[in-house]
Amino acid sequence: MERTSLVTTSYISKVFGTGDTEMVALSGLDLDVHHGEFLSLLGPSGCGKSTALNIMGGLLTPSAGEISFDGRPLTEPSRDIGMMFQQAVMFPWRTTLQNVLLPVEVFGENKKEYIPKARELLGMVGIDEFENSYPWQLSGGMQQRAALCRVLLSDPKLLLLDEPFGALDEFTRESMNQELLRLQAYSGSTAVLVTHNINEAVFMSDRVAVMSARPGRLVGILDVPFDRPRTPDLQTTPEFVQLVAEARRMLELA
Ligand SMILES: Nc1ncnc2c1ncn2[C@@H]1O[C@H](COP(=O)(O)OP(=O)(O)OP(=O)(O)O)[C@@H](O)[C@H]1O
Repeated sequence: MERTSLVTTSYISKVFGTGDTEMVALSGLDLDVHHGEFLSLLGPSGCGKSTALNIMGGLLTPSAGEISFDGRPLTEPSRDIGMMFQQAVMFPWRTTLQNVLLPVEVFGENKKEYIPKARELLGMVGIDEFENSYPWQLSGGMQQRAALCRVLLSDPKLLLLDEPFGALDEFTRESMNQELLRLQAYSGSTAVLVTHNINEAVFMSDRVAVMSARPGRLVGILDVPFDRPRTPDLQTTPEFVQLVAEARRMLELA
C-alpha cells in the first residue's frame, strides 16, 4: 500500500464554549491518514472522535493546529469527502433511487448520467429491487445500505464514517461492515471510521488510532496486518484476539 498521506492533522485542538462553559474536546491530535487505507479512530465515549472526524470533513474548524487534505489546507467541506452518520438522512418523499441521486442534484450535475452507477451500487448492496420504494418501506439496515450507495456515488477520495451502523442490531451491523469493506475495496477510497467497539476497529482496519478519554489525544497506533478480504472467522484466531487485547491495554493505559 502507498504510504503517502491523504489527510494530515498537525497538532489540532478543539475547544467548545468560552469562560465557565469552555470545554477542551480535542488536544493536539497529530495524525496521518494514508492513501487507500482503512483507519479507525477508537476511544471512549466523549473523547472527541466525532469532533476529529468533523474537522477532517471540513464541517468544523480546529481551534488550533492545521489540517490538510490532498495536499491543501482544508477549510470547508469538499465533494471529494463523503460523510456517513449513525442516522441515514433519507427524504421520505423521495424513492431509494432518488435519495441516492440527491447529492448529484444538489451539485447541479446531470442526474441521468449517474443512474447506471446508482443502480450498480444498489445491486452491490442487494437492494436494487427497492429502487422505487420509499424510506418508510425499508428497514434501518436497508436505509443505511442506500446511504452508503449515496456517499459512494460520486467516488469520494475520502470516506468519513461516524458509527454508521451503530443504531443497527449486532447481526445487521456485522453484515453491513462486510458490505462496507467490499465497497471500499471496490471504490479504492480511503476510509476513516469512528467507533468505540474494539473488535470492530481491529476487524475493519489497516491501522487503529487509539485515543484517550477527553480531552482526546492520540495514545498510539496499532497496525493490523491481516489479509483482505476479511471474513468473520478471523475474529476467532489467536492473532486477532491478541491484537484486540493490545488495543484494550492501550485504552486502559490512556
Ligand atoms: N458543538 C458542540 N458544542 C459543545 N460541545 C460539544 C460540541 N460537539 C461536541 N461537544 C463535546 O465535545 C466532547 C467530545 O464530543 P464528541 O462527540 O467528539 O466525542 P465522541 O468521542 O465522538 O463521543 P461518542 O463516542 O459518545 O459519540 C463531548 O464532551 C461533547 O459533549
